[in-house]
Amino acid sequence: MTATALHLPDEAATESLGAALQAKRPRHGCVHLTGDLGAGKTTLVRGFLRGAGHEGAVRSPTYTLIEPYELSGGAVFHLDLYRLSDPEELEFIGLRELLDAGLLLVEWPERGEGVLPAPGLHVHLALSDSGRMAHLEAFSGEWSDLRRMLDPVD
Ligand SMILES: Nc1ncnc2c1ncn2[C@@H]1O[C@H](COP(=O)(O)OP(=O)(O)OP(=O)(O)O)[C@@H](O)[C@H]1O
Repeated sequence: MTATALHLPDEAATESLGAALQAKRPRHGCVHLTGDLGAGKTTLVRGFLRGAGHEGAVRSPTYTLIEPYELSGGAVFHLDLYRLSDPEELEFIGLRELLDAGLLLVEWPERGEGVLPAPGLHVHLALSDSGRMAHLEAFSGEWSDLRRMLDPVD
């Protein structure tokens, strides 16, 4: 497991982290994005998608659960499980098919516990005195290059 932490002084830094991660993204797998309401999870996804060439708006799919993006490097699915009442619902929305089709970026993965696969990468965002702190843990080889991708602060 590879872990690293980064200080993100402003919104642009959160977007840049998203863009840096997408540059190394695998075609498949699951990225867990955790942090309180307003921690910056959607901002990170926006940077990720913009870095991959997406030019439209990016909003958290709080009510729709899933927002699909067809990108040049393969499909990316943005999920927000905040309103999921039962992890089993993920079976009905076609989780298996999504995992076969592309990479999943999942906000509030704790709501899908037991059904959602373990992450290849976990990004936790926390409010800090000045901006945010990002804590990243890579569990799969595809993301283990983190230290070279980013500038760790510890
Ligand atoms: N590093 C940062 N420093 C300061 N503000 C930031 C930073 N990153 C993001 N923000 C700001 O935090 C606010 C909340 O961001 P965002 O909507 O991405 O949070 P979220 O974690 O997706 O929230 P929710 O769980 O409610 O959907 C936005 O106004 C965004 O501009």
